[in-house]
Amino acid sequence: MEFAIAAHGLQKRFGDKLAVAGVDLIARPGEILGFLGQNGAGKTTTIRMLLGILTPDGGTVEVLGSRQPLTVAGRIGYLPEERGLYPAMTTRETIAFMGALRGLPLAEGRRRAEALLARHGLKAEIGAKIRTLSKGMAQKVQLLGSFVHGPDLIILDEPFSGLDPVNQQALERIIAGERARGATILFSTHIMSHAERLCDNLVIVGAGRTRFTGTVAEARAVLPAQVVLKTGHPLNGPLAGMPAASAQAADGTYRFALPEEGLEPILRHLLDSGASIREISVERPDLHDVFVAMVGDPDEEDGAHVGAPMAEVAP
Ligand SMILES: Nc1ncnc2c1ncn2[C@@H]1O[C@H](COP(=O)(O)OP(=O)(O)OP(=O)(O)O)[C@@H](O)[C@H]1O
Repeated sequence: MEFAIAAHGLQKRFGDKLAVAGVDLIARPGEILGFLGQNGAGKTTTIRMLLGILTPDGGTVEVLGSRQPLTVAGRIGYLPEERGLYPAMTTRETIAFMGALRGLPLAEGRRRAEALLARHGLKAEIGAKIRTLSKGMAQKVQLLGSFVHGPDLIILDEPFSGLDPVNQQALERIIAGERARGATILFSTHIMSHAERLCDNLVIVGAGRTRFTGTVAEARAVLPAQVVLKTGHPLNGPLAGMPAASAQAADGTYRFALPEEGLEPILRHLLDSGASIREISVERPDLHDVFVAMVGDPDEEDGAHVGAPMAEVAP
């Protein structure tokens, strides 16, 4: 099997609204794929089409070698964006029940549930009812239940939301552990740091379309590195060949894109002109910067699009 997921030109319409207007998404077996986009970008709708919960209005989907994802549901694990468990069920029964829905015998599910709960810091809660758990604990139980049957493909919709930093870190370890077992993992998020640490590849969507496909390093290479220069006193005239350097902050800091020739010509010019260099450094853009440039700030409620050029990197 060449691809765990291969989706091309996916579209979904709700009434007048084209919620997904053209999403291409490839996940290779054994990789962690980050599915990034602002609120409302179309991630959940796309995920539901990948799972066969929604039928696409356009495009094609192939999941674990099948064009009918529901026929391979037993090999898929899914954490939906809406969390919901039965409050009166115990953690053990919840996980076993979720496994049973995907074809795992209940007795085996209970055994695995106990092992998973113990391994992931919930040993004392094995017999506890869901209603007695904190929100983060309940979310962890739902996550463990989503892969108790040992699926080949795990799809997690916003798995980090609602978790404190310690549990977010624990979740990162769980995801990495499932990948080490051989599973392919797709998770959606608008928190870039998780994607930056975990993902082999990224798909960034904006307004229902794929804007970028590639590795984290390829994404970061979309934006130029920035030179940050602090001088003891203002420079005399513009820095040679660096028009942007005239944009000087009040504290004597100059910022401009690192030129193709690198730092050496700038340094030579500065030294020749007797400038007093206090600090000079090169800042590489992080994934958050790239995301903002491509689709807007994920922290902004209105999801404003900043209109920067889009980049496409072939998978
Ligand atoms: N069942 C539905 N009926 C009508 N519109 C819908 C429906 N589901 C989603 N939409 C709309 O489709 C667009 C994409 O929604 P979707 O939930 O896929 O985005 P998302 O990227 O998952 O966002 P979030 O990060 O906020 O969950 C939104 O404008 C949303 O309002």
